[in-house]
Amino acid sequence: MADAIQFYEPNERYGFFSNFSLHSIVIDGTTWPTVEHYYQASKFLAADIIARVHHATTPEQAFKISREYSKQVRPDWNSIKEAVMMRGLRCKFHQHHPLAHWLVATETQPIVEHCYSDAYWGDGGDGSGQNRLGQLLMALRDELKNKHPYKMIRYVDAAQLPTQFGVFTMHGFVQPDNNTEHLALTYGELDVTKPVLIRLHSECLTGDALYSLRCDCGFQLQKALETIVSHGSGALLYLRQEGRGIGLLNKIRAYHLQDKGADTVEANERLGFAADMREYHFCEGMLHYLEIDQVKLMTNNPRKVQALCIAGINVVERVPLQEGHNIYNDNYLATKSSKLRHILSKEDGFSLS
Ligand SMILES: Nc1nc2c(ncn2[C@@H]2O[C@H](COP(=O)(O)OP(=O)(O)OP(=O)(O)O)[C@@H](O)[C@H]2O)c(=O)[nH]1
Ligand SMILES: [Zn+2]
Repeated sequence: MADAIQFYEPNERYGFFSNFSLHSIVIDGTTWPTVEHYYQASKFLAADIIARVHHATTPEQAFKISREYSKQVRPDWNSIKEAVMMRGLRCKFHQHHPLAHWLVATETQPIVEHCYSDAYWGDGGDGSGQNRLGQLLMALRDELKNKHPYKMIRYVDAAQLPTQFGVFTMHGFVQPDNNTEHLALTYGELDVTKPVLIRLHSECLTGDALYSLRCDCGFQLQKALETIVSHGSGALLYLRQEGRGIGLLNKIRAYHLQDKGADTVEANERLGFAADMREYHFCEGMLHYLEIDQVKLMTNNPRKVQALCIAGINVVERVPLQEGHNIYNDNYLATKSSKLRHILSKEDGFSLS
């Protein structure tokens, strides 16, 4: 199989598929150190054997202990083992969000446990085996990819992004329905047991990359990245929503109308657009991948707070992000404050006329 994904050792690139990968699972209130512990213990009815396997220090140990009691395997094991395995896999991928996104990201590639010593769960080393573990993983992938949130946004890949502020990890996503690409930049170890400092930053080529003074975006982007680094950890979701969702060329048309006296809302409306065309629903899937469900959100825009609340994210605090006010964007900011309900204070000395 040309593009098949072969896995076996937990520490290899696709090692997270292995039942020996160190991902604990909770089933009926019991925590199992790995799927292997759960699977091997499920072979037995005797509580003392189950306990010995359960408390094995490693998945390899759990496997070995189970072998010692091969004569005491429950009589119906062959008829239930696939259901047991699938239950363990479902828990593993549902309880560890990145794993589920990584599984869906393999799209239609065949998944094969490349194992010389196992011709049932593995491929037998030469492809003659049944690869039942690979089959169950592919069946689970088919289940997940048609479910929320994988339907609305797909994780694709990640890479390091060294910046002048610090080294971030860049996670790439795509919306399957319109192929729009988005990024999440993460910094440090995200402690998701506490509110994570994040920013939802809408793409603004002129502000973010061309040093425009017409808006505050570039200043906000820099301040947000600096703040995340000085905080020690956080995430910036970089959303491809140029022009508040109308695109770069329409933003230039809107700017042209503003050069003639329209404000940023009137310009959009004269072009036939709403004042703000952005949607944020797919952020839920990006935060699901990052396992973030409570945040401190750097924004002046109440719509972003509302959008995350609708997505079920607990916005514990709004962190103001008022940067780069100057003579060229004073009217723009004043309009955002008066017409788009942005929360802007006059503390930075400008009139916000
Ligand atoms: N259509 C249009 N879009 C603009 C204009 N100025 C900035 N933008 C876009 O607005 C988006 C940035 O949104 P802002 O309103 O600056 O701020 P916000 O992101 O809504 O709120 P904050 O989180 O507080 O920054 C980017 O997509 C910019 O390209 C404009 O005059 N017209
Ligand atoms: Zn901008």
